[in-house]
Amino acid sequence: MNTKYLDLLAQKYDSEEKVVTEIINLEAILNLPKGTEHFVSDLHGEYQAFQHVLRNGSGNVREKIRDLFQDVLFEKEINEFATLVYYPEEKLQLVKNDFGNEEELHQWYTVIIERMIRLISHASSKYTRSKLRKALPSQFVYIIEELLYKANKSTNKEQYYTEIVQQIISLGQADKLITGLAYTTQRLVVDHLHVVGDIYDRGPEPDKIMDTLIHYHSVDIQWGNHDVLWLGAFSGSMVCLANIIRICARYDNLDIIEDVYGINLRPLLNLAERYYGDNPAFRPKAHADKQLTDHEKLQITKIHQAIAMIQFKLEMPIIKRRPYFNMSERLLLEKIDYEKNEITLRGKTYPLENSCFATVNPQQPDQLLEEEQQVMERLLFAVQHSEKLARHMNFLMKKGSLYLKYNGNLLIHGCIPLDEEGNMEKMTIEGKTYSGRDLLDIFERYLRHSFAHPEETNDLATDMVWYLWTGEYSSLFGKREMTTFERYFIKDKKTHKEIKNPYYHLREKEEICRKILAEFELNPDQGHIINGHTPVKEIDGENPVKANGKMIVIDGGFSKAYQSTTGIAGYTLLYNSYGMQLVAHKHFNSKEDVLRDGTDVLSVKRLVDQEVKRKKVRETNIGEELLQEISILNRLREYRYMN
Ligand SMILES: O=P(O)(O)OC[C@H]1O[C@](O)(COP(=O)(O)O)[C@@H](O)[C@@H]1O
Ligand SMILES: [Mn+2]
Repeated sequence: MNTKYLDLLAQKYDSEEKVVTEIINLEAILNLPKGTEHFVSDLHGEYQAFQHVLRNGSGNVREKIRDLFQDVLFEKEINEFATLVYYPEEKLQLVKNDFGNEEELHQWYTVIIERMIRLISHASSKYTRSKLRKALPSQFVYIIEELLYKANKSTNKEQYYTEIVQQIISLGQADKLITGLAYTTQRLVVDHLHVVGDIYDRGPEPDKIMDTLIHYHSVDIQWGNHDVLWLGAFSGSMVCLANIIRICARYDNLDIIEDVYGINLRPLLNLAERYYGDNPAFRPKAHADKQLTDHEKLQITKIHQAIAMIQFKLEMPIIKRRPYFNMSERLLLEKIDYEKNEITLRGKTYPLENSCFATVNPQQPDQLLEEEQQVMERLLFAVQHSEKLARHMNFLMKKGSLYLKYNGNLLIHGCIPLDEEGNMEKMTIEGKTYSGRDLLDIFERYLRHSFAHPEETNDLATDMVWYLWTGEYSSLFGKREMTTFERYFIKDKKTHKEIKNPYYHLREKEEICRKILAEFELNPDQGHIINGHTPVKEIDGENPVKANGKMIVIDGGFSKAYQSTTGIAGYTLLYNSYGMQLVAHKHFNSKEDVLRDGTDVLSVKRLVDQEVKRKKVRETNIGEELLQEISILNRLREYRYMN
């Protein structure tokens, strides 16, 4: 090793004691049980439901409370206490309204603070003191450490501790302390969060999810097709941009574009007013908690048509300039007989309904009108100059990737494109052929290139981001084609079907999953594939755990729009030192319901995989890094202090 590097390191470790202390410290960490990983996916803008799952650690908080108090507290008290840990500010407010006098409240504070301290002591038992310290509310670190010390040992300082707690209460700091302790507990029960894709679209608050993730203590993201659509728009892809606006219009979420990200939709509205009227195929989906006036509904319906038609036009030149995308079937506007109002797809002719082709020139259907072009340019400029969107997209890039190998598992939103025989599907891009892991790697390289060059709007990298959204061999889409057009304009439901890549039935087979794990240089005996993307239809008896436990699909549908087809409100996965557990969540109504009734939306936990021996940090990705650090420190010790 370069001695320059060791000299530099010696500035930090400037005595043998310091080196040795650090080695001992790292060795000790290696022997701790592995931290808990928490997997979620397909959040689709459902911030409130996501918050709840995050705050209760998919049931982990309640489990710790139960460990400690199930013999001494009634179920109702356990519920109340759990709710306090999830939503401390709101719960404190409710509790305080119930007390008649100060004294009762003080007594309650005393009891609760003691319980909270015990809970933290329990939840942090597998962490180092230093890690715990970092998780404590900064203004109370010293006090909490004192109290924790008492929770751990019986000492002669009973009086002293009682006095500390009484002082906190009488100085009016109890609420702050309890709130801080609650958040510390939430943080301790989950060590690391994986978001297996699709933060954006359909639901109302993806931006708030992003803000939460930005402030989360430890997280990675595997991009979903919807996330990539937003990244594409920000990176200069007009067709991706048209898609995100279309989806926002369809789900009545245009305020995400306008109010949250500050993008002016006025020019688009003006255009829409000029060319479009009411159209049942383009009316926005109803929101349970949002009432639209007829006028608003009509405006959105018009915008929805305007942007959908722009999208269909914009797809065409890309399909033409990238023949290897193999999408000529999607040159839809060329397949329309505008006189007869019909379309011919794969040799079959269908009548069109709800058509709205006022801006289409049948001779040159891919041409944007001058005003459509201008509107899109203004929108793209606004999107690329939205400070808030820039913050969210940068974070998505920094923490995200197409797939992730983590602690022996493969995390991926969609699929590994396969043929019917289970071979990795090949795609030729610019004369070079890729498959399996190489294909995903080249996709990711294009995406990063496009993001780094937002000024390029028609280059291959930018087109490739759109391919990731909708291309046949995209690992995020995984279907033959996206039938958006057909669903708007053709009645025959057979044309709406999106045929899935063979991956989606082959992944039921253990040998296929083993093959994929091996392709990614993971141990097939130990690894799992963790997927999102396709809602698991529990209603129809579908099992999220497949291929003899090698494959776990955790999209149960946070998305409210899909809950009627899944029958539940999402799966999450926990992976701690004892093994993996799948949690199925019931429908989440609102935080208010939880506060009022103290009920959780969790339902069943299923054991997916049990470790034979409790897994230690040594056997994890982080453990590998620590082992490397130890080896470097040993070398420093020899070089600097032993001769
Ligand atoms: O139900 P919607 O919002 O119209 O979306 C349907 C489209 O969404 C997709 O399912 C992709 O979204 P998901 O990644 O959530 O599955 C497309 O395959 C399909 O065309
Ligand atoms: Mn998806």
